[in-house]
Amino acid sequence: MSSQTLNKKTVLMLFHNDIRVHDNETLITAAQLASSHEDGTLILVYVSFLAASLTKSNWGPAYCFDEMGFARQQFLQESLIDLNQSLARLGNRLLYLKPDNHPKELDTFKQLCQLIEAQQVTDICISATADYAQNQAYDVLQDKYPKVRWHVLSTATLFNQLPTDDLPKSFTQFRKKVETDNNLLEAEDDLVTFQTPNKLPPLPQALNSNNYALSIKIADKSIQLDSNFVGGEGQAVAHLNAYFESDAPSSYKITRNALDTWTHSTKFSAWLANGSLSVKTLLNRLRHYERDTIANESTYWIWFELLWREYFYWYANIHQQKLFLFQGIGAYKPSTQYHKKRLQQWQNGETAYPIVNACMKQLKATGYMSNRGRQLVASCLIHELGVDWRYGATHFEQYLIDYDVASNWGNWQYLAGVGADPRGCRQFNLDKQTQQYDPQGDFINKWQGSKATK
Ligand SMILES: Cc1cc2nc3c(=O)[nH]c(=O)nc-3n(C[C@H](O)[C@H](O)[C@H](O)COP(=O)(O)OP(=O)(O)OC[C@H]3O[C@@H](n4cnc5c(N)ncnc54)[C@H](O)[C@@H]3O)c2cc1C
Repeated sequence: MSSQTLNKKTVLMLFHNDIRVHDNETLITAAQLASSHEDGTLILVYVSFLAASLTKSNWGPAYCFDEMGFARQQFLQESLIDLNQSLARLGNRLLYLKPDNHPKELDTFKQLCQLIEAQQVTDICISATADYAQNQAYDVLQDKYPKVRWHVLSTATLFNQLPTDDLPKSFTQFRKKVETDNNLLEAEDDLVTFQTPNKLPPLPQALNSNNYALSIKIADKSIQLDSNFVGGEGQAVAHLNAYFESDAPSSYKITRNALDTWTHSTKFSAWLANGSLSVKTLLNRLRHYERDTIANESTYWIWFELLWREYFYWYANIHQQKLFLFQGIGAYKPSTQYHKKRLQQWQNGETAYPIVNACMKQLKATGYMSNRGRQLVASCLIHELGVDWRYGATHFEQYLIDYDVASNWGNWQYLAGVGADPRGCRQFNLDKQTQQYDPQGDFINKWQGSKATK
């Protein structure tokens, strides 16, 4: 290493599940590291398909899907455009590494390696994630560049580390322990969050950022039906304000099971999943709502659901690749199997169950499905159609705009009876559920109609 290199400070931050500038300790740390040194520079990167571009042997078995669904792709692109605009306002910009930046043989992992080497990166900052494949990619990078210093910060969860000694076997045990020892909803002080920096250190001069421009085309919005979801931190914060300025939080527990109404559940999941919204900022808003407006069973229940998200994050972190195994974290394989035709009928909303069909069409058209809908379609795939649950999880991975490795695979395992459910198996009576949640057939009519077939 030349003496010039030794004096340099070139910090690279890899965005992943932290696509925001508010309350982003990873960004703050990267900026501080770079500015701690005269002439320090900061490279801000989003790498698509980082984990996918490594061969399977690098991380063992993983479930892959062909292509992201339209709504999921669009939501991510909107999120990245918004991030780039925020970074530009702070004096830097986002470098976007995508598979077709270079000749085909240079996948995004190799592009990233080129960038690290050409810019003589000294430090890499990342946010902790429960995404197994992404962590495997980080491990490969660390082995490849042992002299680069790594900084891992916690930005995705309420707790910076597992809040219990061991992870309890069930959610209920976890919740009770957290509410006894670490009740953030009732704690005296708000959660500590980080201010957006006023200014960021610059990119290295020698780096031609045009090679990594965010050349994203946003497709025609009219194709995306009935969806209020727009990606990006600006939209996330606007939704946060609108939600807590409304009455909706005070009736959440009563309305949350609705299949199709925007205000009946919080709709924060998509922004939380890619990190456009900080979950700590969200909890602080909930605390203020309880203090200034009303605290009731419904407001408590929002915290309760956020604890599910927390539970599955730590569950994924602990169980690693077991999250993707047919037998899950247990010892026994279910009696279901791969069945091409039934799977296709389920995916296309062509089963014998109208409620399931409507939910599946809603998912394809909007990238969203209510929690109740997800439970019903999962139960149908597993129990009525006898299909291996992992194909359902993979389909959700492809289409859900709020796709999150831990919440998705953890919930699927739970419903398939191979995860954290002490009851072992959950089968829903689809006729009864239809009577209860769509008694007039409005939801089914809406999504079975011509709109839903696109
Ligand atoms: C089979 C299946 C797959 C799922 N896949 C995902 C996924 O990929 N990503 C995802 O974010 N959620 C997933 N969920 C959980 C849940 O369905 C969604 O978080 C919720 O429907 C999102 O809508 P909302 O923001 O209005 O939720 P709300 O009901 O308003 O809940 C508030 C927040 O709590 C969290 N939350 C609520 N329920 C759960 C839950 N069961 N597990 C984990 N977190 C929860 C979410 O962050 C949500 O935004 C899945 C559930 C099932 C049954």
